[in-house]
Amino acid sequence: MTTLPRMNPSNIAFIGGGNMAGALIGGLLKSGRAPASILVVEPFAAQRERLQREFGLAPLAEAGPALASAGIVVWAVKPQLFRDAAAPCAAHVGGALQLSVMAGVRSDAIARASGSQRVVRAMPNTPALIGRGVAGLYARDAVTPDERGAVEALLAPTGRTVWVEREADLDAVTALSGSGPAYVFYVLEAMMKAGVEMGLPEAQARALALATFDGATALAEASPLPPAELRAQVTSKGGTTYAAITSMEADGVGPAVVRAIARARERARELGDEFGG
Ligand SMILES: NC(=O)C1=CN([C@@H]2O[C@H](COP(=O)(O)OP(=O)(O)OC[C@H]3O[C@@H](n4cnc5c(N)ncnc54)[C@H](OP(=O)(O)O)[C@@H]3O)[C@@H](O)[C@H]2O)C=CC1
Ligand SMILES: O=C(O)[C@@H]1CCC=N1
Repeated sequence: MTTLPRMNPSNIAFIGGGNMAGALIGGLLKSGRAPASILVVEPFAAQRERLQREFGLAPLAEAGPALASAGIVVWAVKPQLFRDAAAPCAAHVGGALQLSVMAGVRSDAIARASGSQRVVRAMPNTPALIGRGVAGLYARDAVTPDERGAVEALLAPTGRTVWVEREADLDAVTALSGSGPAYVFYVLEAMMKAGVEMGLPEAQARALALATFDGATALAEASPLPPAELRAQVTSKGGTTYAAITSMEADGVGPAVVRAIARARERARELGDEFGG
């Protein structure tokens, strides 16, 4: 078991040590944070071993008094498991700033379950693992400017942050950038498949598709032009891009993406409704 001082505001406790916690912990360690200042509660033995192997942490199998040493408690379990995970933690975490990365679970529900009104909700995404993530943030009124700063500092190694004023907007952030890497990977998979089906070696198809994403997003960021105009610049009259985009439009790809993201937001709202608040 990790031995932590009784209360050290710079200690951080993670409830749940899965993918998202791993991405955040990886960023924290890369930025120079000491492993001993990070506590993790993770019931799954294989996951604990991974955290030990990859990060040199000593995760706990269940909640205990050591949690009271944390100045920030990060909620990183699946929303459906939040209530079960919170029950044994509540006695130990009420004095801490609560930072939740759970999709949908509203700050009222977190305040009730943790006994702390000082709740920040963050919606990060998995590129956090390599310091290229983006996280939407929302703070309840009880959170001080210094505490907002502490959350920004905690997330800084994982990429960018954007504060939203209305908690409901986090559902849109979840749908757009939280789930967003999966949409990019989906298109990437399809582009690579197309390359292979046209006879390119898989490694070449992968390299070409990845470099295209990288270059196109960097160009979109650097250019004052909107994406529609950048697309027009690629599209020679009667040429190959025109043929491809016409095919995509006939298949309704654009509206399908918009509908899919709206569906993700609806799911974030449903998750919130399940937990109340
Ligand atoms: N993945 C992503 O891209 C993003 C995820 N999120 C949010 O992050 C949260 C975590 O998602 P993700 O990391 O993908 O999920 P994972 O399933 O990878 O991680 C959750 C971890 O919590 C553990 N756990 C389960 N019950 C408890 C408990 N009672 N106490 C402590 N730990 C417990 C799980 O263990 P076990 O495996 O044994 O169940 C699992 O290892 C979710 O709420 C999700 O909405 C937010 C933004 C992006
Ligand atoms: O799929 C999910 O529910 C989580 C939230 C955003 C990304 N993954």
